[in-house]
Amino acid sequence: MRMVRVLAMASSTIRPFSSMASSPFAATFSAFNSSRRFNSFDFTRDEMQSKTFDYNKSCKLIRREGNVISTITVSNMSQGSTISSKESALEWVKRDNRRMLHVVYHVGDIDRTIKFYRECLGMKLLRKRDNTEERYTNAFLGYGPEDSHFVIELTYNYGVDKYDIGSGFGHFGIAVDDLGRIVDLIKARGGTVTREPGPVKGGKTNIAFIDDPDGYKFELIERGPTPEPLCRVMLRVGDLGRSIAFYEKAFGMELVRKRDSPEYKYTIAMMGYGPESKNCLLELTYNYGVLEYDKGNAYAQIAIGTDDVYKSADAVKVFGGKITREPGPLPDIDTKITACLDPDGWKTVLVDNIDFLKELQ
Ligand SMILES: C[C@@H](O)C(=O)SC[C@H](NC(=O)CC[C@H](N)C(=O)O)C(=O)NCC(=O)O
Ligand SMILES: [Zn+2]
Repeated sequence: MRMVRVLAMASSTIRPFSSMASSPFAATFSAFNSSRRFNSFDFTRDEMQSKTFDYNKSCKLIRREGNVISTITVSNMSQGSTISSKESALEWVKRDNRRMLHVVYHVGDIDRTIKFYRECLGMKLLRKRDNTEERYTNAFLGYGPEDSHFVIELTYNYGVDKYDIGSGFGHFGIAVDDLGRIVDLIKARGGTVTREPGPVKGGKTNIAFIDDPDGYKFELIERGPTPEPLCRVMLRVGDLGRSIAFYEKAFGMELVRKRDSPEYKYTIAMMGYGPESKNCLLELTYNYGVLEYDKGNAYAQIAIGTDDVYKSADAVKVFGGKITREPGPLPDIDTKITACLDPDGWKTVLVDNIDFLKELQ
């Protein structure tokens, strides 16, 4: 009987291997979490294959013969995944075909919101779907087709006419060519302008803020023409360095720019998959000394496209994200997704790119 010595993290568990080396090996799981305690277990090869393990760490099999030590890396063999270390996770997220697809949030009266977004913000209603069985309605609105534009996905739950936006959600951003004209239009149509047009405090860009019918804030940003007018989702975070590292490593996002405003005691980081001129960016805001926020129940998540939800979920795990919905197909429509939380608890859903396009047909 071949004995395999396993040095595993006391706090970690290990995912089944599909094949084990055939001679005595010690498997070490170099965990990246703080509790670096090692236990050593002796498993038979069959035991190793039968164990239910789930590890997020790189895994090396060490072969010892006398003073000679050789190692092989055994990758995580869960379905569709080959992510077994930070290195392979980084390589994957940078190579993956990623795009921000839509932002999802709850509204109390979906037709009221659709009317406001169409008449005051110039959006198009792209599709609407009613799920009478589960008692909710979705509506997708934006400035172009979903296969090439970041859009809004509204969710109305039957009978729920009010949600708590909380203090963590900041605003959506819309690039406009004539700020004064759109603000006058919004006023004329009964919209609420909460911050009159003018240069942003501490900067030069002309902005204004409005509230939509549910109280979601929209920052109107005066800019030249862009293929992606829906250009920002601003969320507040308690540790900007932690968030930047997470979105760069677990999501493969780029830090497009960072701006500190000591006068107004905040710092923002713009993260995304490409230049600000052509992409919607995640705007992370850190207010000096504020470590956490109330996330309410109104804002839901951002959806991001990926070529492999299994590898993407493992990459999130490797970098400390919490998977809240294991990767796999949704019932009925078969679209493969996975869902996770960032260090502040903000949710992201990763959606299979091919399945997403099928949904649009
Ligand atoms: C970069 C652009 O998209 C901005 O949103 S900057 C606008 C600026 N942001 C903040 O002040 C963030 C800190 C604030 N305490 C918060 O948590 O929202 C802003 O809102 N400026 C107001 C103004 O009147 O300029
Ligand atoms: Zn903003």
